[in-house]
Amino acid sequence: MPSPKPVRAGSARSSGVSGVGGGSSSSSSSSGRYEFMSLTRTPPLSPSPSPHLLQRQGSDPTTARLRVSESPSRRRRGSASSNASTSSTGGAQQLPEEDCMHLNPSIISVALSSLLAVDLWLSKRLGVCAYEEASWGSARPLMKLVEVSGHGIPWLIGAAYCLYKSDSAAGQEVMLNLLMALVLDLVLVGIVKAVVRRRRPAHNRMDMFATFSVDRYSFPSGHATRAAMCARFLLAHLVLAAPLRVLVMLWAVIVGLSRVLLGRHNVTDVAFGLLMGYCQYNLVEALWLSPAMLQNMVGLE
Ligand SMILES: CC(C)=CCC/C(C)=C/CC/C(C)=C/COP(=O)(O)O
Repeated sequence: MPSPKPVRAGSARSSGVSGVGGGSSSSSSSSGRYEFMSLTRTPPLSPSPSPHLLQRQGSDPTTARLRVSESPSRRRRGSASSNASTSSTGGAQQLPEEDCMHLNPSIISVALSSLLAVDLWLSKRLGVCAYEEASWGSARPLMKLVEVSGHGIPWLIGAAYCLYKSDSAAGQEVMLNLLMALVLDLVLVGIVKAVVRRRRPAHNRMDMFATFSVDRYSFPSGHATRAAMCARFLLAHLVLAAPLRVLVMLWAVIVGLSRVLLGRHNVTDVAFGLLMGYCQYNLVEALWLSPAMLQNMVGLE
């Protein structure tokens, strides 16, 4: 008569053996003899999975991490595995592996969640012109004026008008490229908005004029990209006195800030928008339409 073998945790064999030797098998108890169980046979499932195990699988990773870091489960593991070997099968033996999966602390995801939480909180606090009754609601008309100054339509009309009125080849070249930059900006912002699909803040009133369907999304701020790109464009191609240069930069910052104050955007939408607009200018430079191309396209001189 084979004697019951000691159970070794983590071994596939152990579940089969424990099911026979240590599992108070009916055949052993009824006949008083131990029987061999086929080692290739799947060990019988525990009739009711341990609630502890179910909870672990359904719980969120943070909870699991906390639980592991608290250590009681680790401290218990020794006794748990020995208990499991007598009362349950392989499930309990997989606990350490599960813990490893939950214990995969992604610093980036934690940092991102924290940043988003701060972003939402700060944006809500800064949305002081989001509606007339808000704390700075009286400044809302002024903020909406700033909004118009960064809107796509006045910029497109303005650039087209300057192109039409310009009587120098250099001026026409600059204005045509500004038009191209504005269209490029609309396309790129539209693509990013459609991909990211971040909703606008809950406190925003959707009362903007002339919007595309993607403009129900807030990331990135189209006004911020346009302001940053146009500011760089103007500073690079217009000969401006120092105070005017400062004014242009200030305007871009105020347009960005006004998006948050109006409750249109979260802070990160604007920050990313300003950065994206700044980088977009590099693309405009790379795609710059030369006078020769301009002659072919517009048919001037
Ligand atoms: C000629 C033509 C099709 C012009 C379209 C210009 C237009 C509708 C631009 C949209 C501007 C806008 C409301 C952007 C949204 O800005 P956010 O800062 O709220 O993202």
